[in-house]
Amino acid sequence: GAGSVANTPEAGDVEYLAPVTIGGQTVNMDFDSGSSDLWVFNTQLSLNTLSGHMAYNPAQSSTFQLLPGSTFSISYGDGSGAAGNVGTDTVNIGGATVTGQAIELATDVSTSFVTDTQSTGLIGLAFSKLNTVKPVQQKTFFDNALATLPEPVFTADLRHNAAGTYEFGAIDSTKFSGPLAWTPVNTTSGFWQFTSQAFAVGGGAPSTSVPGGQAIADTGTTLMLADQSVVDGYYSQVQGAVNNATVGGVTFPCSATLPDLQIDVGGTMATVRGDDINFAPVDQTGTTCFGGLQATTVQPQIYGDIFFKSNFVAFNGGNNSLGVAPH
Ligand SMILES: Cc1ccc(-c2noc([C@H]3C[C@@H](O)CN3)n2)cc1F
Repeated sequence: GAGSVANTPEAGDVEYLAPVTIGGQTVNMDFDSGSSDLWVFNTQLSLNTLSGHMAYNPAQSSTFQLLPGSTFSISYGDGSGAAGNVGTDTVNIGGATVTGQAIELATDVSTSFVTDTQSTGLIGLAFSKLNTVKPVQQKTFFDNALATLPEPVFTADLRHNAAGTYEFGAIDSTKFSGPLAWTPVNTTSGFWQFTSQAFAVGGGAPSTSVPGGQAIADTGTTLMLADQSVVDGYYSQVQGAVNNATVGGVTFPCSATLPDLQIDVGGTMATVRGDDINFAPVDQTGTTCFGGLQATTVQPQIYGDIFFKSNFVAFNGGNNSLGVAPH
């Protein structure tokens, strides 16, 4: 059946956590449509590493089975990572259930995961070809669930400083306004990748072509990382915006009024609210603010939580497409 869970933004909307029940144990996890491993803090880790975290205890699960000789090792866009061994267990997310789901048990995690005490790990929702388990690659929860879900979809409803929803198997049309605009996804890279070739600022004339013209929908990335041409075009309309090498990106006066950004998603222009592009102050006085839109020099562009806070997104694993609508 379908499953629906509330998600909760960590402070500053840095990441969004939601409850996952593994072998009867419910832990909060970071749902990441930009990777394909489900890994957890667990009782193999040292007490120092586990301090403050929830942990999955395979010994307490009557349905856990080790996958002898299987290992995983994953690194994320920011250089963080985790590695360990692997088993299977029953996973239930708000009622959507998979038996025999690969559960990757970290025996090593990088510092930023240790300090992120509200998160018990990640649940990857990109395509299974990116899964790092060896010698036999494993499937994501969504891939395993596809055949049994009422509809082959999951949806992300992420909000600024407020609870949202992750749903599997159904599209709740009360969560967005207007029709969903559907775009085909190119699964070659293993990401939810689509064409994004134009932008406009504050309802102005659309740009022509954005170099590379590809983007991925990535709930696990906090910001929106776009081509330099988009970033320059947008912040040219923001008084006092500067590229601030000290803090590592574009900043502007917190008092600035930020225009909306219109961005191409497979031929339909989606809107990112200006308010959501004012990400956070960089100083104690709240004078200088850091932009939620920043540049990436690599392709594809990465549309993270800043994009999702203005747009409800449906991920269709049945026909490999994305549906987007304002919310
Ligand atoms: C501490 C920590 C670090 C990184 C991440 C992280 N999760 O998803 C992603 C993006 C980037 C790409 O790797 C796939 N999706 N990054 C989460 C964390 F809690």
